[in-house]
Amino acid sequence: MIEVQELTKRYGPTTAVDALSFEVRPGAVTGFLGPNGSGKSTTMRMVMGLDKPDTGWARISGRLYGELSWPLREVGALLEARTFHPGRSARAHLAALAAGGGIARARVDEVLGVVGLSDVAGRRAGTFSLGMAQRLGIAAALLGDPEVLLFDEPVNSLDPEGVRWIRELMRSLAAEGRTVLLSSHLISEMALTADHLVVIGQGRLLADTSVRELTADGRSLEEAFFELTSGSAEYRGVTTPPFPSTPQRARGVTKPVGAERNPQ
Ligand SMILES: Nc1ncnc2c1ncn2[C@@H]1O[C@H](COP(=O)(O)OP(=O)(O)OP(=O)(O)O)[C@@H](O)[C@H]1O
Repeated sequence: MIEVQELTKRYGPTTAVDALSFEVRPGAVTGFLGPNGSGKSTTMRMVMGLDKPDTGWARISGRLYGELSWPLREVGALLEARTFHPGRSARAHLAALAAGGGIARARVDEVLGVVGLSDVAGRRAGTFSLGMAQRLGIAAALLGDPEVLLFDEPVNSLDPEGVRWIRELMRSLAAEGRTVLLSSHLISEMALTADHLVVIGQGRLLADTSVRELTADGRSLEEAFFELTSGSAEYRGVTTPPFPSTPQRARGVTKPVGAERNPQ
């Protein structure tokens, strides 16, 4: 269980998280949604003790992160990819984490297998593609077999097979009774993966509800999301460009206009 109570974080004049309260319960995937800059990563960082709240608190299984005896065995998180030494192999990176976290060395090869990196475990992690780095970050989160898991945009840069794998992994972790908090901008993916949703905008809670309830009136999750966040998106481009589309653009020609005037 994750409990967030009246959590507030300011960076200078910006209130990134504003008196935010919600709970994430075990046995379900809870999606964490909000427009760009709405405070999702800041909230997750505070849960993981990486940022200090100005007011309020976040507890994991009843305790602040700093009070956990063996943090990696109680909570796992993927907050950003590439948080490893580029010169170390994937296996050496996980082995170092295991040694520091009081985790059996045998878990290293287990989690490498779970994320599909066994064949490249000896390769320097700095040579990994973004998708492979993301998988290594997920392996690190799973290493201590924790009850509570947080994933910030885990499907970023994964190919379709990877996206489906993440969906099934999240669902199986929840089916084992774990607490899973998952942020993603891919709403269609969230509709397939999450049971419950916490939606925020400008650091404030907009909805704390089940996917089923939010879409009960026949709306898609995307429509419900846009309606909820319409007043709080900081960045939203126009969908009809204010310039006329030229016949060239309409045909999908991407060569800059005028390029043909100076043939080489
Ligand atoms: N270290 C920092 N210093 C200053 N401002 C910050 C810092 N971290 C976050 N912010 C600001 O806090 C607000 C919330 O940012 P945050 O990254 O938590 O949002 P987010 O919902 O995760 O966004 P995105 O979906 O784009 O990843 C933004 O206005 C951001 O610019």
